[in-house]
Amino acid sequence: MATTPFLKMHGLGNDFVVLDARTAALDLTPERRRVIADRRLGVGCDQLIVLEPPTEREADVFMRIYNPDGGEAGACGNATRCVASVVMDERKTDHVTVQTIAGLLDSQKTGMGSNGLPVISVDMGPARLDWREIPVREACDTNHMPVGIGPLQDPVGTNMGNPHATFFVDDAAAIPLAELGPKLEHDRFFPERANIGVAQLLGDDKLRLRVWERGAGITLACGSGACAAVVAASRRGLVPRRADVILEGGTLTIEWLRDDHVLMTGGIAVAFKGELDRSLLT
Ligand SMILES: N[C@@H](CCC[C@H](N)C(=O)O)C(=O)O
Repeated sequence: MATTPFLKMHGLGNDFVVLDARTAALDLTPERRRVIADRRLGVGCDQLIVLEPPTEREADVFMRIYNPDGGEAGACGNATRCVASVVMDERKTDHVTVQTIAGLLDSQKTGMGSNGLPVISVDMGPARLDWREIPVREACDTNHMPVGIGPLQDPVGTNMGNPHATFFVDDAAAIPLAELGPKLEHDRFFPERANIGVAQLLGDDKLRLRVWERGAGITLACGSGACAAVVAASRRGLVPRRADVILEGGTLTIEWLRDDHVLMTGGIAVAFKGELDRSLLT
């Protein structure tokens, strides 16, 4: 039986199937991506990650990100830490640069987690705040965007390589995110759809965050969503430029640097190594 190896990894429970196409290309049609990501028909994951040869000299690897709906995304914070750790391991180094369709992401090992795997800081690039960059359909102040449903109103827009709308609420757990998330994701206000974050202030420098991810649904953690939430809360004067974000799967520390880049620090995990039947790829 012909098989293709894969790694199953996760960052705070946001889980990935990682395929390596650096030496031999894989023919991943949207339908094949959907099947691999499907938890009944394939392996199952929140995002399918494909490693490819970098096209920029400074980069160590190119990371392609696919959502379970088969669509491609420009950023995935949790997967970036996982991929960085794989390449650091291969190269016996504590620093690598991960290339994505949105840019180059410098990644640094900063310590070891309680699971014996590295804790990694990724420079997720600049937070983009102009309405055209989110993007949204009409000119507006992205600190107060004119879109919402029911208890979710007046969000902050941030592009972290992918589009986010962060809504501030008193009780994140009480929000029916599975019902409201898809409606907001597909609202015509967001021409490229959007990741929908629901953030609750827990203290001076602490947020709770739940995210309905574009093309994926509710996940246990969203790294780019955590970056967007701290940028949003900081713009609203709710937290300083560095804060902890508590997600269902664990905590990320986020810092919005003076040059507008956003630094995300957190752990990673390897679940298992497996073999994908080639029939899923043909
Ligand atoms: N899980 C991710 C984000 C994945 C992409 C997102 N669903 C999108 O379509 O933009 C993260 O950790 O950032």
